[in-house]
Amino acid sequence: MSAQLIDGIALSQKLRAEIAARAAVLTAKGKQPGLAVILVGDDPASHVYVRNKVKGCEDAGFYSLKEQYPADLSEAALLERIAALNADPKIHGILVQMPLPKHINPHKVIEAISTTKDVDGYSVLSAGELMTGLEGFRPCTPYGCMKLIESTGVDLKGKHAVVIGRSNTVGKPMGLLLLQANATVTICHSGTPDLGVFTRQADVVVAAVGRRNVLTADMVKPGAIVIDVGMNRNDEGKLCGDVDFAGVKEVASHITPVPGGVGPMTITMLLMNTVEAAERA
Ligand SMILES: Nc1nc2c(c(=O)[nH]1)N[C@@H](CN(C=O)c1ccc(C(=O)N[C@@H](CCC(=O)O)C(=O)O)cc1)CN2
Repeated sequence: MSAQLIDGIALSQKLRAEIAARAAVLTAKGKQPGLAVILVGDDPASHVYVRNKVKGCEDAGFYSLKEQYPADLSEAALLERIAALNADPKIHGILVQMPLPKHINPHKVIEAISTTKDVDGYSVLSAGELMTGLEGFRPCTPYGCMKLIESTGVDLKGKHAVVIGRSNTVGKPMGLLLLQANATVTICHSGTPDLGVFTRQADVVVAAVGRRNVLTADMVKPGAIVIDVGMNRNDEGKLCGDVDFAGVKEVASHITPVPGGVGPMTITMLLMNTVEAAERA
C-alpha cells in the first residue's frame, strides 16, 4: 500500500487565499500588512527564498520592503536598520534571512527585532511564549509542519510523536507544538543510540536533521504520518529530504514529499504570522 501524499503546495494555496482575504480587510481599514525582508550577502539559495517571500507578499496584497546588503555589512549597521524598521508603522513584520555572514551574531540580530514584529518567531521571548502556551509568533517551519499534520484529519491527542533533530528553529519548537496538541513527544538527536527503537513506536515522525536517509522503511510503524523537513542533495544533485521517500511511502499512511511538502509551508506561515502581526498592531 502506498501512503497518501501531503501536498504542501496545495495546502499553501488554500491558506494563502485565506491570508489574502484577511489582508484585504486590513487594507480596507488603512492597515495594509507590511513585511520587511533583509538579506545580507550572496548565498544563492537565500536569494531564491527572499525572492519567493517578496512574491508571496505581493500575491497576498501585502506591502513589502526588500533590503539587500553586501556580505561585509557591519553588525552595527544591520542593527541600526532593524531599529529603524522597528519604528516604521508601515512594517508589521521584520525578517532577516538566515544564515548571516560569520562576523554577524545572529542572536544579537534576532533579539534586536521588536517582539511585536518577530514574524520568524526566533526570539527568546517568542520561544518563551511558545513554551508557556502564550499567544505569540510560532517559528514558520514547525508551524507549517503542524498545519500539514492537521490537514490529514488525524487527531494528535494521545498519539506518540517522534521528532528527529533538536535545533532551536525546528526540532525544539516542533516538540513543543506537538505537546501543545496533546501528543506524547520524544525528541531524538545525534546522541540517540538506536533511532529505530523510538521511531518504530511513533504514530507521527518529523525528520529534521539535514541528512539523507535518516529514516528508512524498517524504522517506521505501519500507518504512521511522516513529515520530512530535510533539504539535501542526492548523488545526482537532485533535491531530497531526510526520509527515504520511496521506501517509507510503502509503510506510512501519510507522507510529505521533498520538494513540495514542508518548504512551501515555511513561506506561507511567514505570511500568516505577518497578517497576524498587522491584525494585532
Ligand atoms: N529568517 C529565516 N531564515 C531561514 C528560514 C526561515 O524560516 N527564516 N528557513 C530556511 C530557508 N527558507 C526560508 O527562509 C526556505 C527553505 C525552503 C523553501 C522551499 O520552498 N523549498 C522548496 C524547494 C526549493 C528548491 O527547489 O530549492 C520545497 O521544499 O519544495 C522555502 C523557504 C533557512 N533560512
